[in-house]
Amino acid sequence: MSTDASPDTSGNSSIVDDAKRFSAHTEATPLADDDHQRELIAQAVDSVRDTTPLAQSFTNFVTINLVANAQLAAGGTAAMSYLPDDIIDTAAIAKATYINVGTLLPFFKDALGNIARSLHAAQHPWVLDPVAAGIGRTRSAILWAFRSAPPTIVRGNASEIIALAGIWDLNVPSADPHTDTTRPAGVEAVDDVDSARDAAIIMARYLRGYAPNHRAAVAVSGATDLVTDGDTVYRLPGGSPMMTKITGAGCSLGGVTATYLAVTDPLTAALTASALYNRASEEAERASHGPGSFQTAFLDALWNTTAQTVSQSPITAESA
Ligand SMILES: Nc1ncnc2c1ncn2[C@@H]1O[C@H](COP(=O)(O)OP(=O)(O)O)[C@@H](O)[C@H]1O
Ligand SMILES: Cc1ncsc1CCOP(=O)(O)O
Ligand SMILES: [Mg+2]
Repeated sequence: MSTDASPDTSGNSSIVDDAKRFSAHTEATPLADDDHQRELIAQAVDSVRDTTPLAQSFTNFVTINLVANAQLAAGGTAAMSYLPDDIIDTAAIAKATYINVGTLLPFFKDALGNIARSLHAAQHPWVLDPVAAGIGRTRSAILWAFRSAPPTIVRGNASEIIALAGIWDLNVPSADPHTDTTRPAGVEAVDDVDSARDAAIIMARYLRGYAPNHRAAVAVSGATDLVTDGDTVYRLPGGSPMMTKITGAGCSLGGVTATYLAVTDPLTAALTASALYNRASEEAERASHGPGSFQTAFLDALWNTTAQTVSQSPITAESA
């Protein structure tokens, strides 16, 4: 990775060339039971439980408690901070950082760009949740500032991924030129996961130009989650619609993704977090009788779901 703000695109074809490859993608096929990627997922689950890694967070005030509790329930540890110097210092001991722009304060506009540039210079892996991307000029200006010092993983719902690709001026071939791609979508998605497929692929290819070891991923959550490293598109079905009835399901998924990023590569981190969330939310739905007990049961299930269950989750793969 370069240590200034310039992308190192060696080994990557250009975004324009990449766009031509969209029409050639293969049919989705289930990952074999003995696929190496499943082994990496199981190792990530176990490694977090064995080593209790710290992933620090600069996250929104609505869901901060669920983010920390979910990271602990997955086996990691949490530390929340909003002081740029403190975050930059803590990055020396934390193995990954999570930034979530859900709630904004006046000082965030300068602070977040500075933090991102420091993390980039230190080659420190981090996850961005671009909550409500497209709402308001200040949020768009903050997200724009990440363009030249981008995260290792972007995790968002479909509308946020589409909006962020627009804010970053990524050349998404399927984007409708008559649609304002930065339209406000609130914190909830108004697009289905598949409509963010091209944006996710183009974004992953953009991120890896800046990423440690040229490895990056984009995760789009929804009824069937989509995860891509820019070459392969993975789909992870299942989970529970009850996840949309508690606040912080997506935010905490970003935090747990950062926990896994502390111990593994970006693609495996995003796949592991998505698969764990799907299995745990299914168990929580069975064990609960409304949003309150669902959240409690969900934390219990994050704790109890085995590495075997997570790694043997239904996953399909297709070329990007
Ligand atoms: N309809 C659904 N069915 C099953 N799981 C869902 C559904 N909608 C969201 N999820 C799950 O909820 C979690 C948060 O995703 P999402 O609601 O898209 O994020 P956000 O809260 O940021 O909008 C993910 O684990 C996702 O798989
Ligand atoms: C309601 C709300 N408002 C600002 S951030 C936030 C939480 C969003 O949480 P999630 O995206 O995980 O549903
Ligand atoms: Mg969200």
